[in-house]
Amino acid sequence: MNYNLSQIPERFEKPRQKGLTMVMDKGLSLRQVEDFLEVAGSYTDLVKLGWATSYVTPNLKEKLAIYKSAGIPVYFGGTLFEAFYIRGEVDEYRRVLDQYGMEYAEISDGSVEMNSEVKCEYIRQLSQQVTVLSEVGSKDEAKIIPPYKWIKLMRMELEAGAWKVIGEAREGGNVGLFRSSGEVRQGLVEEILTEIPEESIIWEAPQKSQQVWFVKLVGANVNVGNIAPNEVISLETIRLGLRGDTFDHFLTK
Ligand SMILES: C=C(OP(=O)(O)O)C(=O)O
Ligand SMILES: O=S([O-])[O-]
Repeated sequence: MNYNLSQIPERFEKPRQKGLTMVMDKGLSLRQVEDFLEVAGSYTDLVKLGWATSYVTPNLKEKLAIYKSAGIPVYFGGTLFEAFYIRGEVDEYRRVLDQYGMEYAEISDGSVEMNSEVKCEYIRQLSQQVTVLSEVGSKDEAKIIPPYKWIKLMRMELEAGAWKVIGEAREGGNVGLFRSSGEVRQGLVEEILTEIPEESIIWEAPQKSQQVWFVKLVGANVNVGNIAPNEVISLETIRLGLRGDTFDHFLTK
């Protein structure tokens, strides 16, 4: 840090299991990636190339190489897996992961209907090849999954070999974990946390008010995702009680 300040919550060192910041890159240029890493690389644990943007993003190999040289794992959004799945081309998806030297992959069913056994079988298979993150929750705001089902799916997917389960919110933070207004489904999150260890979950929380809510509930070292590249420094101050929203939260005197 740039100077000393007392009563700052401790952040774990990278690589860490708790306190992860997953950033969504939805089409940064190579130069923007370099600028982003200069500012936020040390606070960023994972980068997701949002949904299927990797299909159209220019200079994909070069972009992956820049993240790799900064030691930051990158994966393609779960929607890309779903795009291959719906076409019956999951074997081809596995070849794409190989071709690009991917070490992480996301498996989700936010835009498709997929039986949970089938999803778990993909998690089992893919986790032989890469570290798997699996996402729970629909991208369809009309589809409200009750808490017991979130818990059941998260447990099954972790048992099938997922390294972390991700709670769906999309880029906007207005589905899945959240109501269409962006308000947290508090009862849902609290119930999930009674059954699933907090370090096993990454909560998609793109909006500032959502990040604040999770830091207050879980603590400075909550795992959050879908953070915009230019919000990482802001998030770090929220985690440390150095923005108005969490200013009093960590003070002991
Ligand atoms: C974040 C999104 O998708 P994915 O989880 O596939 O990256 C989205 O569609 O807003
Ligand atoms: O489960 S809730 O609080 O919508």
